[in-house]
Amino acid sequence: MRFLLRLPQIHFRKLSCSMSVLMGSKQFLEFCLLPSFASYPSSPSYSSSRQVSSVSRRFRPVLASRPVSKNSPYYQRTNGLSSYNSIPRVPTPVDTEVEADKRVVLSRLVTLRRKLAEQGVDAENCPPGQHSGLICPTCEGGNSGEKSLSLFIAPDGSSATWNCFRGKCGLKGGVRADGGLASADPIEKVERKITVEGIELEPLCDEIQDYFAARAISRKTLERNRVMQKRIGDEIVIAFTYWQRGELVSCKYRSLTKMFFQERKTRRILYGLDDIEKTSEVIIVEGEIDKLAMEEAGFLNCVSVPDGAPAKVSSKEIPSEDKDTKYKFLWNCNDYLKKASRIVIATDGDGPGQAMAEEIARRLGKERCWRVKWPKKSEDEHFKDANEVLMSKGPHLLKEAILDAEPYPILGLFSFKDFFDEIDAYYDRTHGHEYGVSTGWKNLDNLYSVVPGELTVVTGIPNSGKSEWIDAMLCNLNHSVGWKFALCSMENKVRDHARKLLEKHIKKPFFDADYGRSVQRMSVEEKDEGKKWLNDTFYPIRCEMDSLPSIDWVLERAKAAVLRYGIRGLVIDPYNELDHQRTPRQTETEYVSQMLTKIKRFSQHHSCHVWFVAHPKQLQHWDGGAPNLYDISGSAHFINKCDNGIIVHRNRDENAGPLDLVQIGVRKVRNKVAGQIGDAYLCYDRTTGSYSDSPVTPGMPERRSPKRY
Ligand SMILES: Nc1ncnc2c1ncn2[C@@H]1O[C@H](COP(=O)(O)OP(=O)(O)OP(=O)(O)O)[C@@H](O)[C@H]1O
Repeated sequence: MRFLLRLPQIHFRKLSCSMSVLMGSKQFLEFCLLPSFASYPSSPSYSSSRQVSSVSRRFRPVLASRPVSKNSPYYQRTNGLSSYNSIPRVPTPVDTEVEADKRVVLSRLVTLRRKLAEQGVDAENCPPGQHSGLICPTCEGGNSGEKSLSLFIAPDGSSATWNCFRGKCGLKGGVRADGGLASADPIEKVERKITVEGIELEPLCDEIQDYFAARAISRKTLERNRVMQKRIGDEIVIAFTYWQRGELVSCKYRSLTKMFFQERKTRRILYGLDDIEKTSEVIIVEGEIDKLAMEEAGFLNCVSVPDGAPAKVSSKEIPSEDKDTKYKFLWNCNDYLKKASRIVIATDGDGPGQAMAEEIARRLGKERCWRVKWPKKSEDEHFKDANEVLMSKGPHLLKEAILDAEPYPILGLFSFKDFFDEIDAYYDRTHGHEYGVSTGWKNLDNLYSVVPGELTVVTGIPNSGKSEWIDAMLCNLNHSVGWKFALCSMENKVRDHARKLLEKHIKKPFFDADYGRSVQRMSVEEKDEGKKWLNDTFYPIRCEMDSLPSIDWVLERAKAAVLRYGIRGLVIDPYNELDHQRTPRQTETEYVSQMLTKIKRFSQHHSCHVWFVAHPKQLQHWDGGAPNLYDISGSAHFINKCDNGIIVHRNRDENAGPLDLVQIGVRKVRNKVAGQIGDAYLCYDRTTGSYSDSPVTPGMPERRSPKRY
């Protein structure tokens, strides 16, 4: 394919005043093409991105990209033949005021260029009053080494601003000769009116039509979209014409070598805008050729963004319309877009394309946006854009990809489809412990089993054996499924707690004391083996300071225990040993609610079961029966927020049954897979602190209280 046609250079000179050059892949570089004749050698050929600049360098600036101020001392000299560097040094009869102005400007320029050099910008050959293309000091023009930095020096030499138009770089800045900072705003404020004739567009030649045919774009599509060509010097480039209600608004040029130019000072709008005027469904793509590709797949209601994609999503809030310069094209087309109820974003599949999708969606409203996932190209690669799919797979697959667009994700809003993998794994029970883990007592199996990520609140009157029962259950869980636990048991001394756990593990008393009755105390070897088990299984969380720990403090340590030791359970025993300072406006109910929310978030996030021990408030006229969950001191939120609510109660009345009988009252079970409401009875062995299934299920007296569940 040859786009190179020899044409008189004079054509190109004429163009230079009205066009921006957009260099690199879909990145826009807007600056006057021809900085200075005197300072650049001519280049004989043109085949790469650098060469557009070198072609342009053969010409001198007929006009600056922005008009030179009439106040400028150079105003009278910009006669189409001279540049700043070629200002004649021959004294002319000028008045002394002008001479003085000139000296001021020259002195400012010296200062300005020195300051620019300090920023790494070599502006020695950049005249004031116009944009110059330079190598960016930060990105050095990327792999192609393009001159992506647009530098503008004010006509009076007072300031300079610069922008790198490579999306991946985006360097921008400004400096003033007097020391302040100038702001870099690359956007031209005045819009030019253009016509096909005025910008000298021509119908497409066969070569370019062949080029499009190779990209699966038909002649019919090219014609309907009024794709044209333009001769620039000895080259022909593709001209994508931007129309709005039948009026030519802008024109973007593309060379075969993927160089982009754009008519300067024209309004930024979406390419193909008139095609979406009457549609409620709109497809947005990332390039003009992708828009043409969509048409081949049968979609006319498609527009392309005019500029390249950003490197990443901006972390800033969306600027107001007048400041949102990069996405001005969206605001300019808002009358069209606001009518759309469904917007399918079909930008490139790469990082910048996805960033562009996000920037568009956050401006247009994610609730009406869908996004396209391009089909797979190979095992681990997807197609990049619409034209690639069209070329490789044809219009049907492209159409399918668009029809398969998925709702644009909205933070916090899901569809069940997002969880299908998880639901399948739950069904297949591949996560493990879907039914919960048995506590180790058959009598309890139907009522309560331990599900990872749940919160169990345990209550019972003082000395009922809450801590003992939980410890015994932890030992069982460790023996059956190897779980490890963090223990935040503030009431226990570490050594006492160790003793109780060792007794349960070794099933022998720690001491030769009365409670051990005739059972022999554990040996030194057994104790030492037990110590190892203890160390591998439990991780105490203790606040060494005088003050009580807050729930945040405890959960932070528990999180560390999850990450460091892989614990699967956390015991907080009891609630009243935590620091419960509340803000003056917070009620205890609000405080408890927030605290339990934090605990639940921790348990769910880390798939860790939490047992939280809370005491009942002082019971008036207590008849010896078990309390209920609403008796918990502090707040009804304990029963409202927990997944499971358990009351541990023991018999202290010889007449009512054996004294070692313990009632485990399951009062709340949210997850029916894990259990149900009911009572189980265990026997307590005071010697070893262990529990076993009770062979009997006595009718123990229950405290009379309103049944609430
Ligand atoms: N069923 C029982 N029979 C006899 N003694 C028991 C029984 N259950 C627990 N104990 C004893 O009661 C004492 C207190 O047990 P534990 O610390 O587990 O109770 P608790 O309900 O957690 O108490 P608190 O509310 O004061 O924290 C221990 O000495 C324990 O051995």
